Amino acid sequence: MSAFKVSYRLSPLFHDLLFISSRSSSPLSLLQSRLFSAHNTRPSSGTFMEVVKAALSHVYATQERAVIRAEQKSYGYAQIVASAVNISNLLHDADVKTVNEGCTASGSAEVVNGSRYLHGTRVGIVAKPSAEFVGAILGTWLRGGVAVPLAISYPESELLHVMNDSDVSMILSTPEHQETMENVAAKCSAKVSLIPTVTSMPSNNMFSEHSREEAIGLVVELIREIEDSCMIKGDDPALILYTSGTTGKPKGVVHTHKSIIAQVQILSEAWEYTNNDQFLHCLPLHHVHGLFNALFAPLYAGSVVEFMPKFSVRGVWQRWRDSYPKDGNKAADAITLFTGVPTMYTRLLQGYQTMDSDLQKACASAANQLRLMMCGSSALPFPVMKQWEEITGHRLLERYGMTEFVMAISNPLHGVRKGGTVGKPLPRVEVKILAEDGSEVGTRGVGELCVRSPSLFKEYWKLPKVTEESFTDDGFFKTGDTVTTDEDGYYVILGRTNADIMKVGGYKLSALEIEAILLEHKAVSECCILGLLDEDYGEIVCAIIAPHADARSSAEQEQKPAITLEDLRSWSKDKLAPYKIPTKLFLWDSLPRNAMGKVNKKEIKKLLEQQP
Ligand SMILES: Nc1ncnc2c1ncn2[C@@H]1O[C@H](COP(=O)(O)OP(=O)(O)OP(=O)(O)O)[C@@H](O)[C@H]1O
Repeated sequence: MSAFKVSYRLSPLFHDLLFISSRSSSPLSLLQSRLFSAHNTRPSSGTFMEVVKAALSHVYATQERAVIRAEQKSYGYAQIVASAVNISNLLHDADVKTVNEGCTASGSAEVVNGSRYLHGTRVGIVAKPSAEFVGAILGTWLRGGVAVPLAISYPESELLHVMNDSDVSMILSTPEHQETMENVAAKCSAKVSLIPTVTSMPSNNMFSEHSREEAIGLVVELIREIEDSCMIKGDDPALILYTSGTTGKPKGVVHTHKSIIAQVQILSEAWEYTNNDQFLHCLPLHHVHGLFNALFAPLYAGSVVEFMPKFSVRGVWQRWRDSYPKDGNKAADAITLFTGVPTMYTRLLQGYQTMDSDLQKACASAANQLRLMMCGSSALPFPVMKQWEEITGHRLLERYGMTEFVMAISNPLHGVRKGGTVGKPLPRVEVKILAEDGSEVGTRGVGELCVRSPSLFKEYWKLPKVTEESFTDDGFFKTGDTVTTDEDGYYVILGRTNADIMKVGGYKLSALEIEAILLEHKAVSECCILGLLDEDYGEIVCAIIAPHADARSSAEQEQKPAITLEDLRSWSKDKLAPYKIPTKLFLWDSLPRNAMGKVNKKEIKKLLEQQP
């Protein structure tokens, strides 16, 4: 049985079409013309069907090949589609409670041609980065559901918060998380279903022509059925992502089919993702960086995504070396693109320092041959950027994004990438900087960044007032980030207004600016600056520093701290204005970071202010 002969009960119409398609061996060209006639005669649906169509066009352009790789297995479009249809059938049969409270999508579960559509019902997805995760997302969308990717690393209390808040009716889980999910689900009356294992590609990575036709025929008819039924519209919610909660309680951010498709188009255009690209994906999938930049946009562009579910310094260097074994040599499955958060690059650099010189040479040469390396989610420290460039020859492309609009500002693919900046607005993205009184600040002024983009989210889940307050009258989203621009119009992120902007004796200071300077100190490995309440100054500048391991061990031998406040202050004297120099210092072994490498300053601040 071929991989995609699943039980097709999406609708009787669909069943018939598939039955015909699986019996017939119509030439590929016939199916191709059916697809492209659909392209030609129909307006864009504005749904994720556009992603599927784009993916399909790559199947025509190239031999069928892997689109997802994970754990030494490869999966083509056929297997992913088969998995999505399987999940869709599963949701159809599971008697899922259709809950529309809080959802602005109209109506309730609807039966069309004998098929039941979920119409906005939330489906939680718990799976490590894998073909199963991708199948579960697509399958939820095929059935008209809203996907809620759940963090596998969340403690039970946070999982419960997200599941209760989003009112998840069904959880799709892989067996390794089944027990935990059943326990949690019991507390919020959701059902748990196992995601069927996705069949991997034959070992020669090739389908028979017949199998390929079947797969394509299946997708073409699926697209037609969904578009004809009009059950899924561009404005319908498709995804709820929870913010990290670094500035408050995590909020559910609702993205629509339209905002998702707009974003994947913007990203693949700006960074020129193509079907020659192969991503090494090491990010969690419940945040926009891992989900959009490194999964949806590559899928749209026909790139291959290879999951490394747990980031490993040794594994990443090894994978790059395997891709480019010798200068000028390139493996067929060579990685061409990498994107990560700043702490990943810091750790890769630390790993590099421990290698012998032959290995260092091989690693640097291999890394140099990737097409593009990107960084974001928090500020990229300048020393890390500089050292990375010295070793690999890559000037990291730093960009700025947020759960609410995914990516908005980026350094250029071609052109000057400036350290300490996030570049300029992406195509079709408008930005403005507003002063506290709501007036627009002039060139090089400081204020709140506001963003208007086709990729903007629809609303905060069940928080209409917060949603309303987050937008200006002319539809710009107020980011809560304080920014400015440099002499070339590149945007500089000064930090979260309510966590990174400190008010010290009448001055407004950027914690990120001070962190960037202190990270240049040779004993400083990690640094977090925050304002602590003070009777005289309003706030004082407090530094929490994790010293480098070697600084720590030599200090231990000498029985003194790796760095003292006095050292730090005297070193900072000619680098920072006097009022920016920290007046309090804590030395910690490391900084507590979330899955995206972010430090929750609000929590640390609370902790420190409670101390006597
Ligand atoms: N390149 C960058 N440089 C500096 N800061 C960045 C960069 N990219 C993203 N950020 C920061 O990350 C924030 C967006 O992250 P996300 O949407 O995950 O929110 P969060 O701050 O982690 O969580 P919450 O919204 O719950 O407080 C941005 O508002 C900005 O402060």
